[in-house]
Amino acid sequence: MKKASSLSELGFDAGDASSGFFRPVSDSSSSAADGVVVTPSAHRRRLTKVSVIGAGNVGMAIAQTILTRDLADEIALVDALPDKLRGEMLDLQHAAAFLPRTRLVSDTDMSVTRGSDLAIVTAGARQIPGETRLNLLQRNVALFRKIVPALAEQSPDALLLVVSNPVDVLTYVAWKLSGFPASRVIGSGTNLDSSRFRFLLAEHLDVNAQDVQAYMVGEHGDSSVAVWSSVSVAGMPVLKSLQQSHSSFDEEALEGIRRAVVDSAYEVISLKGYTSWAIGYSVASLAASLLRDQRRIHPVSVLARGFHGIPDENDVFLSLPARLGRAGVQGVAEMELTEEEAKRLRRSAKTLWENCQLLGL
Ligand SMILES: NC(=O)C1=CN([C@@H]2O[C@H](COP(=O)(O)OP(=O)(O)OC[C@H]3O[C@@H](n4cnc5c(N)ncnc54)[C@H](O)[C@@H]3O)[C@@H](O)[C@H]2O)C=CC1
Ligand SMILES: CC(=O)C(=O)O
Repeated sequence: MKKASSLSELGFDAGDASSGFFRPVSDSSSSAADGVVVTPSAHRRRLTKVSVIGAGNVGMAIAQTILTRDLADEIALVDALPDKLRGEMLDLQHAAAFLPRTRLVSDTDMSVTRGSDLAIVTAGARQIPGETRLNLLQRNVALFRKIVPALAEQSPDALLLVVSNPVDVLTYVAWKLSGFPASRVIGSGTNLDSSRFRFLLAEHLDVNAQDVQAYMVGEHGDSSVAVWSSVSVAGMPVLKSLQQSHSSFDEEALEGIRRAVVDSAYEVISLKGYTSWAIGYSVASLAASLLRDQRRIHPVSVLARGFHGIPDENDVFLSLPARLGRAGVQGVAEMELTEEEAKRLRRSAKTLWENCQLLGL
């Protein structure tokens, strides 16, 4: 049953509601009646609009984190399930008294996203316990064929941020279907995996994870690459120090830690059915860097042809450290990799590119 959620839906005209409380200022020292009334001009600051497509576990974790971080003036939610969608919107609206002022709108129709600065796509199937991300490809590509062209039509100048899995291949799909330049199509990629890596190292070294510089690159998934050669804390190389203090810190141990990072998503999925909080914070940090033109470096999925020996003719998207700002991807760091790391990255690129080619886009 749909109930009214605003006073105007209950029949109260909002038109003059605030005039009973507020009187315009006058620039004359005499009374407002004979002075020049200065009517507040239309709001001049350009408002920031973020759309979240898919109001499931991940979409709602992202929306609520963006809300609490005050990153948008308006958030539009889209989902295929109207009741769930309205329920989620109302639940967030009811927190208005505790949050920065943000207009929340929702609809099953993509027109609600019109004029977005940033569109975040989280719609789609998720893994069941033990299932790989790549296994979701066919189901989610079919969905993207519906969602992405409609989104691009409503917001031709938006930044497009893909979160649905398999995120690297779907970022390629979104790039193809939107017709946007590659600088405006980004996948959340290994921003999350890198946080998991930093968390594990921070626990071991007993420091704050924010002070651990460490990147996972390549696929957001099984073939991701831990860039051990550049892991540092306070400018000190961590690998060398760990190898000096633990004789057992060999190749096998390094692979064990990389595998633990990869398996952490599988573990959360097997325990609670899905992952949500960490990806919510991860994507909100990307939204902040993009919308506030922060020029921060994040490992995200970008068009990677030509980097680290990835062939120029392979339009593969995978994660590399990228500088993010209001225009999107403003350059990819030419990070130094060991020959072994570069080889693993190319292997990851090959797996992803083979999946992209199957789509015939
Ligand atoms: N890139 C990353 O690091 C992560 C990606 N994910 C991925 O995010 C996606 C979503 O995961 P959850 O939110 O847990 O799933 P969920 O099942 O809770 O939510 C998916 C939502 O998409 C909606 N949807 C389906 N078709 C739609 C359409 N045509 N238009 C609009 N909405 C539509 C569904 O109604 C549902 O509410 C999955 O593909 C999952 O694998 C999840 C966690 C991390
Ligand atoms: C589900 C997923 O992609 C993650 O949590 O890493």
